[in-house]
Amino acid sequence: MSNFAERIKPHAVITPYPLQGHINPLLKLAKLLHLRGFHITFVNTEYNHKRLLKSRGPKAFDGFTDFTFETIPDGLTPIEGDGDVSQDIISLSDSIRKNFYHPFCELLARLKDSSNDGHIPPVSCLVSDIGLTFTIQAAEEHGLPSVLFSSASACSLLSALHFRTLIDKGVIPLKDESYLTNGYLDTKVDWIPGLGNFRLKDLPDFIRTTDPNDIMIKFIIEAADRVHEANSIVFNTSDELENDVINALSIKIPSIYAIGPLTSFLNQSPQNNLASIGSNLWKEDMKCLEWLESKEQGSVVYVNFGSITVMTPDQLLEFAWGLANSKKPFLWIIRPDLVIGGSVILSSDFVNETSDRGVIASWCPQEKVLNHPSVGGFLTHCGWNSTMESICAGVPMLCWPFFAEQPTNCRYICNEWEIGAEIDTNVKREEVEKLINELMVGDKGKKMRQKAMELKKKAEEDTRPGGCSYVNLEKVIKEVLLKQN
Ligand SMILES: O=c1ccn([C@@H]2O[C@H](COP(=O)(O)OP(=O)(O)O[C@H]3O[C@H](CO)[C@@H](O)[C@H](O)[C@H]3O)[C@@H](O)[C@H]2O)c(=O)[nH]1
Repeated sequence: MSNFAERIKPHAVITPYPLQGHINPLLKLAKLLHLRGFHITFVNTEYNHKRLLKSRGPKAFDGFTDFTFETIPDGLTPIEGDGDVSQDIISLSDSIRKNFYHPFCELLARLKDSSNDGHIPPVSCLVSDIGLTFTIQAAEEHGLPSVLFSSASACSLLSALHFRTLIDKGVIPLKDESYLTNGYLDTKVDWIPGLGNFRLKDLPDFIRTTDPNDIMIKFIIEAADRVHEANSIVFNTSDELENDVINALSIKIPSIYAIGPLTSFLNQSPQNNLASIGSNLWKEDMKCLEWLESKEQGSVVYVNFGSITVMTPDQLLEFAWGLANSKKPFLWIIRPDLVIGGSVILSSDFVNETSDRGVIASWCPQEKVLNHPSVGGFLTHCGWNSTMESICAGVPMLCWPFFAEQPTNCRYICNEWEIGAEIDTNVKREEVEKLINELMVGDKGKKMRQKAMELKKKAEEDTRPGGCSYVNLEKVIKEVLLKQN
């Protein structure tokens, strides 16, 4: 008979960085840990929790056994007008540095009281976004094992770990704005082991600053310094997808685990009642799926720039006419805040030209869309989740990286994995039209589709029992999360 201590469930407090692209993968990891017997407390900001209740319904998070939701304030001052400061990554990163630690510790104290009253098992470990390094200190103070989770590629962390050297070498800050266009960004970065033939322009675009006091650079360097203190770091990638980088990182940080792609992992896990817990902050338009039903297999271009990208009205028009002139069916997600300066006005010419083959919605269930047989290509901003989700669906990509580590992901998609093609930053309709045609019906697209299908199969193997990511998840649970301090 097992003793009492063995029967108490382990309890993981899981905290994402408060943005869509970070909440989604951590919720997946939370579900995987729940399936392995963990009690889960999932921590959103108050603001995001309200948005989730609005998009998913007031009772969407009630009544799940051993899976509860808690909130902490984000410390942001709302801005006047329609602007959403919670989407402003610089304000958010600054507020995290200054305001998150104390409310988080108060939450841990509240959870301790609840467990003393016997309502929940005592907290036994922390799993937090890699941008929330203050949780390392909280874990130490409470004597808890902790894991940092990167929702981005392993390559982006490897790059971030070298930001200090980039400053020492005089690469950042850039001397002046002309360095952005004078070819300087084509300079090879051949001194970072694991990065192959990278150029400066393939590194996270935070390096493209002329400000010696740039807040994002400070935030990243601070976080990069602190990650060494974490018990371990977990990535939504696989040893197969980023082999050289994982090897290079393992030398710098011995305790890293690649456990992705989480999409594939969860798709292959037994479904339980948690499948209904979703994390989309915007309300999903389910009609897109009905529309996809009416289209031929592999014929639709799916266009989505994620949750943060913004573009000028001119850029929107170039994409619009590129899509229209390609004559291919398309599903285009235009968030209400996608276009800088307000509402989207697409001319009646465009509407008349595309009404028989194009659909526009403001948000969709992306993974269902990508896995729909009608979808043949994905025009994306190269967020890491979109990249992983596209691979897990075997769909090749057209890349228009916008910011952060998206140029790095684009480099992988186009050069390392050869499952995509890049659209110039200065987007032009002729190029969009040409690349869509190549992707959807050309020989290049055919090869990319084959390679994407190969990667999908690899992802499935990696996340099946015995696969590298499956083994790594078992290891991180046993070696870190269940370790008694
Ligand atoms: O209509 C939509 C649009 C998006 N999504 C989901 O929202 C997430 C978007 O994530 P991602 O593709 O990574 O893009 P961002 O929202 O831009 O993500 C941020 O976070 C990522 C993870 O750190 C980074 O890779 C990106 O650069 C950063 O912008 C994905 O899970 C999508 O499936 C939907 O479900 N429906």
